[in-house]
Amino acid sequence: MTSVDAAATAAVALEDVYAGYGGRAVLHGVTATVHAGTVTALVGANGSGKSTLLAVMASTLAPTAGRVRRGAARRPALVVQRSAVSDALPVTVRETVEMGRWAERGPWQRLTRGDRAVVEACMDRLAVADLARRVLGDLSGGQRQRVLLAQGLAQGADLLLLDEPATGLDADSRERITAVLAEERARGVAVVHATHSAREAAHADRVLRMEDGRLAELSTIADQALFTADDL
Ligand SMILES: Nc1ncnc2c1ncn2[C@@H]1O[C@H](COP(=O)(O)OP(=O)(O)OP(=O)(O)O)[C@@H](O)[C@H]1O
Repeated sequence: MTSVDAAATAAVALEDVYAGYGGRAVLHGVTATVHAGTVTALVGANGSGKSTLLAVMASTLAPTAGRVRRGAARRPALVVQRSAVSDALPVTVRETVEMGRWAERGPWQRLTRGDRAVVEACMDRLAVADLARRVLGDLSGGQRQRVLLAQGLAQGADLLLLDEPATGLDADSRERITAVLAEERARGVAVVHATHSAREAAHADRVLRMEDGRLAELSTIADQALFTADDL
């Protein structure tokens, strides 16, 4: 397969991408291809550039050089770390998940019956349906994180990008999130998630390791012997 063909069948392909903030480069020449129906774990030390790479894949941050090509995937969804979302937002859990449907419907538009069914299903999948009427700011950190993931799922994206979706969650919630990511993969979604957990990375088809804004691919899952502790 030529690189052109590979990019065409990829959910997202980055070619020699540089990106950063305010003139300071964080990513230095990142080349990576993510295919539909796979789960990719993004690992690396704090500040190595994982969140920045996710933002470039989501097109919320433009590269300063290089190319980002979205082949098969038309619609990315980015679920940010819960610390990036204000506790003070006066919205309920249901409203938060409903916002996931705005990608299709447009902001503040009336949701269809189908949209509402998607919202209910996504709340059920993350076990937050019981919290539907609660205000986001009143929830525990773990509950809020699951709500944000439910919002991401509700977008019906074919490229699902998640920044440490299971960090700080209890064992049950972590398992649920691992199961949800596997379900998305089975539906053909390309999933990329940043993680500090070797246990979570072990469930991925592929592990990409960031080092000072550069990518070092671990060739096989067996290479995860490189992880000496659960937290990298
Ligand atoms: N919005 C921003 N403005 C300026 N600098 C930023 C911004 N976001 C990240 N950075 C800087 O970019 C570098 C990479 O950060 P990034 O958040 O991508 O790393 P990370 O691997 O996701 O880290 P962590 O594991 O701590 O979440 C860091 O030096 C960080 O300070």
